[in-house]
Amino acid sequence: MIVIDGLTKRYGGHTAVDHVSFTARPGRVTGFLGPNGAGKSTTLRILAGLTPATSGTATVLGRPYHRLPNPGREIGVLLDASAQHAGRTGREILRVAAITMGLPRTRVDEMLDLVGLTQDEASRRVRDYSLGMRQRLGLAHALLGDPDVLVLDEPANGLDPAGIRWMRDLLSGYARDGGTVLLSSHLLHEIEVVADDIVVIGQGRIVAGGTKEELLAGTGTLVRCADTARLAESLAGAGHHVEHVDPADAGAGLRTDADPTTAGLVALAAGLALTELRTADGAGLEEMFLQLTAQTQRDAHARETAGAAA
Ligand SMILES: Nc1ncnc2c1ncn2[C@@H]1O[C@H](COP(=O)(O)OP(=O)(O)OP(=O)(O)O)[C@@H](O)[C@H]1O
Repeated sequence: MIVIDGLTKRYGGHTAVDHVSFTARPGRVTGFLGPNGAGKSTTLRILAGLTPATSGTATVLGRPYHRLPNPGREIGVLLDASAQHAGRTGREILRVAAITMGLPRTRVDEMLDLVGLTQDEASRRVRDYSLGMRQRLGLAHALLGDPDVLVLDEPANGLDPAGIRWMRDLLSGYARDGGTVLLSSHLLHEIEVVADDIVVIGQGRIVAGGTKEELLAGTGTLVRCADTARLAESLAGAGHHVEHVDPADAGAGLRTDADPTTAGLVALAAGLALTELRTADGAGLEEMFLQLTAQTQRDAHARETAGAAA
């Protein structure tokens, strides 16, 4: 179990992580989703004891990282696949880690097998590894101590499609066996297919969180017709929340919190012929992600403007 509570990180005047709170539970894959610079890596680095927090806490199995007795046996971390010692071979890196953690040498070969690195590849120096091979080695390193918790920053980076599928299956299996998995990504599809729970971060703040089903169900109804302005007026007049799918393109339609039947009846009463009417969940997480992060940016812009005017 991972608990992030009121976590804040400031770099000078810049707040990279702003009162972030969420939980990653055992038996589930939690996807940590956000655009570039949102604060994902900073949060994970604090969790892994690599960066101190300005305030708030990040705990693994009830303790901050530096108070875990044998961290590698409790939390497996893959933050930067290129951070391994480039002059060592993959096997040497795993051997040193196994000795540090008090593990038998046989565990090294088991992990190499598990991540699909051949004996020949394991004997090469890491500086000659491709990014995908580094990710596999990093995962072997994270799994070496058989921890209950796995924390991975953009693990799909550099993997080919078969590698991505393999990684996804491995993480799902790990969670099915009771493990806690927290992985970050800006690859929306990757999170959508692998995660059970999703936390969305934008500009350092959590903008949405819940089970995947909850988040997708929360996207409402998508409705389109030739006269978007009148449709928006009619839905708002009937007391429903309405927003444009794409403010720059009226033809993209509206998203409303009315259910499809109600939205259809409102349009009928207004004499409007609909060209599209469906639950917005078919649009997937991408739409929600873009909508949420765009909203954060607008909010930030609005705050700045308000600040400047004050
Ligand atoms: N050491 C640092 N010094 C100053 N600012 C930093 C430092 N590390 C991160 N930041 C800033 O904090 C913010 C969050 O960065 P972070 O790397 O956590 O984002 P991210 O969500 O992981 O992005 P990406 O998907 O691009 O990896 C960014 O604005 C970044 O410039």
